[in-house]
Amino acid sequence: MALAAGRAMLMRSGVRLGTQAAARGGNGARRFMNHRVVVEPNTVPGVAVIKFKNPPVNSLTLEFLTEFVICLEKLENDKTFRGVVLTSDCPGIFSAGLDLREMCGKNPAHYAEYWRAVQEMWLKVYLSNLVLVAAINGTSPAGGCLIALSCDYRVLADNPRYRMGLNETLLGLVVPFWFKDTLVNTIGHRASERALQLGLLFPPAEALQLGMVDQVVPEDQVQSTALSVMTQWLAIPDHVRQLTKNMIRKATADHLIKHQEADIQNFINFISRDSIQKSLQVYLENLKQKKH
Ligand SMILES: CCCCCCCCC/C=C/C(=O)SCCNC(=O)CCNC(=O)[C@H](O)C(C)(C)COP(=O)(O)OP(=O)(O)OC[C@H]1O[C@@H](n2cnc3c(N)ncnc32)[C@H](O)[C@@H]1OP(=O)(O)O
Repeated sequence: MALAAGRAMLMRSGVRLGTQAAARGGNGARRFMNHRVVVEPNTVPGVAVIKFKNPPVNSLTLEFLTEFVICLEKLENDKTFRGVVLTSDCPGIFSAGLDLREMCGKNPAHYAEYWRAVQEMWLKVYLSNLVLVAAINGTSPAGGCLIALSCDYRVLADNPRYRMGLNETLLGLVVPFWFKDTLVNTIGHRASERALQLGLLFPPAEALQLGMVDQVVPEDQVQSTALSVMTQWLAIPDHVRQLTKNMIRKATADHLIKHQEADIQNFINFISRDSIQKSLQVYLENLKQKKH
């Protein structure tokens, strides 16, 4: 029941997002057509590969989130697709997470719009009827990690430079409860307590040991492994697998759906604080300075 309500809400949001993209005018529409999210129908029947292409670091801008959600919705509504592999087109980076510039120096209306888009993206991925396999071919902090954790299966490239985890506390941010729930559901309570408080980013071997990912494979085999894993998942009839997935994930998703508006208000109040704005600016500045 609640899932149906959630789905209806997501469908409405899809329409809303679509309207927004169009409402940005000629430029906005062209940007949408530029494909920050590239879809490749694959050689495996019924499977599409979505490649994040929002250089330089696949940060989750409002435009990116909008395009990603619309793209997933289209694939879900197209009955020829049963599974999707999520991967990156940016070398060495799966996704740098939420775009810090969307949360810095903007007004409350923008923060509300942005946070709703983040929520809707998560609900779309987390409750997807499709089989979603993350082919994690790069670093994936915070929001990038959340996307991977929300898939049904994770394959990570065996490159010690790639880190994965929810590092919000390192930015002076509190991890949202639904990010936390997603991690706890994956690696358990005790491991999450430590990982979240310390904002730990794990190299592949540790991510595997914790159960944050299901497989670590040589970098050039990430996508092929994801596709062969997909074959195993697609051997199960969709309806029983979907009902089973729903049974397992419903309570976690409902928790956000029931508190969605309060969560947006909390986000606005938190992110608007001077102290938080200051620490985000310092963090962004440090990212720039490390180049020199
Ligand atoms: C109560 C409720 C409470 C709710 C409270 C609020 C909850 C918020 C939850 C937050 C969730 C998040 O995802 S917060 C985001 C967390 N993400 C991170 O910490 C990742 C930060 N980035 C990095 O560590 C690195 O950039 C990394 C991804 C490894 C790539 O390193 P590289 O050396 O290859 O590239 P860089 O030179 O660093 O970056 C290239 C350019 O991209 C920019 N850039 C990098 N990451 C960026 C990002 N996330 N957003 C915007 N811009 C970013 C850099 O500033 C550079 O800009 P120029 O100098 O202009 O070229």
